[in-house]
Amino acid sequence: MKGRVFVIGLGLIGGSLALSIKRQHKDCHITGYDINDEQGKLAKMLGVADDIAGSIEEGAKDADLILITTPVQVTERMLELLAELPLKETVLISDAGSTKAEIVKKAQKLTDKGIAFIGGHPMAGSHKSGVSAARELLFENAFYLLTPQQHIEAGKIDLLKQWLKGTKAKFIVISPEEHDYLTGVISHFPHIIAASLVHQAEKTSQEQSLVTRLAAGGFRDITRIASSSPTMWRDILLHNKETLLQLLSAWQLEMEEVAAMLKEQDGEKIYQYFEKAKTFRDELPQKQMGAIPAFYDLFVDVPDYPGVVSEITGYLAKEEISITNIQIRETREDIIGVLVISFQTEYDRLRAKKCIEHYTSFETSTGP
Ligand SMILES: NC(=O)C1=CN([C@@H]2O[C@H](COP(=O)(O)OP(=O)(O)OC[C@H]3O[C@@H](n4cnc5c(N)ncnc54)[C@H](O)[C@@H]3O)[C@@H](O)[C@H]2O)C=CC1
Ligand SMILES: O=C(O)C(=O)Cc1ccc(O)cc1
Repeated sequence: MKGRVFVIGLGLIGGSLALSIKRQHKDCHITGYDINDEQGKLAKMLGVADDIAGSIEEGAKDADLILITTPVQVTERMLELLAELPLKETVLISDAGSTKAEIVKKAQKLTDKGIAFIGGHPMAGSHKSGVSAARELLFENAFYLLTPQQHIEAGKIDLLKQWLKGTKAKFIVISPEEHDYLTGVISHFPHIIAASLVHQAEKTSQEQSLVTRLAAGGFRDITRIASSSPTMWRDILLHNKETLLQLLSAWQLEMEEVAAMLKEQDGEKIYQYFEKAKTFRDELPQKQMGAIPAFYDLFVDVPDYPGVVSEITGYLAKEEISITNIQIRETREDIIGVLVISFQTEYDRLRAKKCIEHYTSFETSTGP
């Protein structure tokens, strides 16, 4: 497809969308804009955008597709601004915000002017921010939720999917309210819990310094999402306030039930609590990406000798397998240590497993 794309907010998501659009539509022209000049410069340098606009007005006026990929409260302001600007009559506007109801409401002003807006949410990402973390295939196989209003012609939805084809995501159309409730349950609320677990550990660490060392493994894994952008998550919480308050009340009640089981030392109930959670969790699809990306971790048993980490990363680099994280689980001199290497996709993890097994005799596993 030819045409001009304007991306407002050249961070992880804006950058990744721009890369995937360019990959699919080589002849399109991508203009970017970011309030942070450094992100703009970096986006141009990394080939994420063909050029950088000096203002929203300049980038928007000739655009065929405008993607707003800023934190959701900024997105609201952008929609208000765009509604005041001269735009092409046929322009299609979408966003990538993690919340939808407030945004779709705000887009009404554009709709009133006959401009098509379709809310969007690619449900993959990372706790990393900024354009340098952008990846062309970040959304491969991920769900991409679209929340068009009823009056939107099907042709416009198809056009947006065409533009976004290079994401290789799976599109699902859903209402903004349903979207906010579901993402509240599986993404927004877990972020609050992750942050609260970290706060609890931090308070303990003031008395007991050992806690930070002990938290290095499993605790760090289950609280990974607490390292996400505070700006982004502040905005998400403020947008999805009602759902989150409802979920917080339900959670508090549930914690009271857990406290009661404990006080009564009701072993059977405690067992049932864990057993029911295990059954539901074990039945969740494993090979599919959900709202919070899976950890594609590979565990490598390595002997503890200097240079072993660079040896392994060297083999991976040789086969051009990108890693997203690497961690050494504490080792003692006399035992074998475990290297935990994280990948963006299951495909990369399997390639890495084969690669390490080919070049070394180290044991690898994909975990429980
Ligand atoms: N990080 C993730 O994993 C996911 C994030 N999202 C949503 O995507 C959106 C963007 O998130 P990220 O790319 O992760 O954040 P990011 O922090 O990497 O990028 C946001 C960019 O917006 C820019 N920005 C902020 N205010 C601006 C303004 N007034 N004008 C122009 N640019 C402005 C920032 O400078 C930054 O470069 C958010 O709405 C978020 O809810 C959706 C799916 C996943
Ligand atoms: O990897 C993480 O930390 C995420 O939770 C990614 C993410 C963040 C926000 C979204 O709206 C969707 C996915």
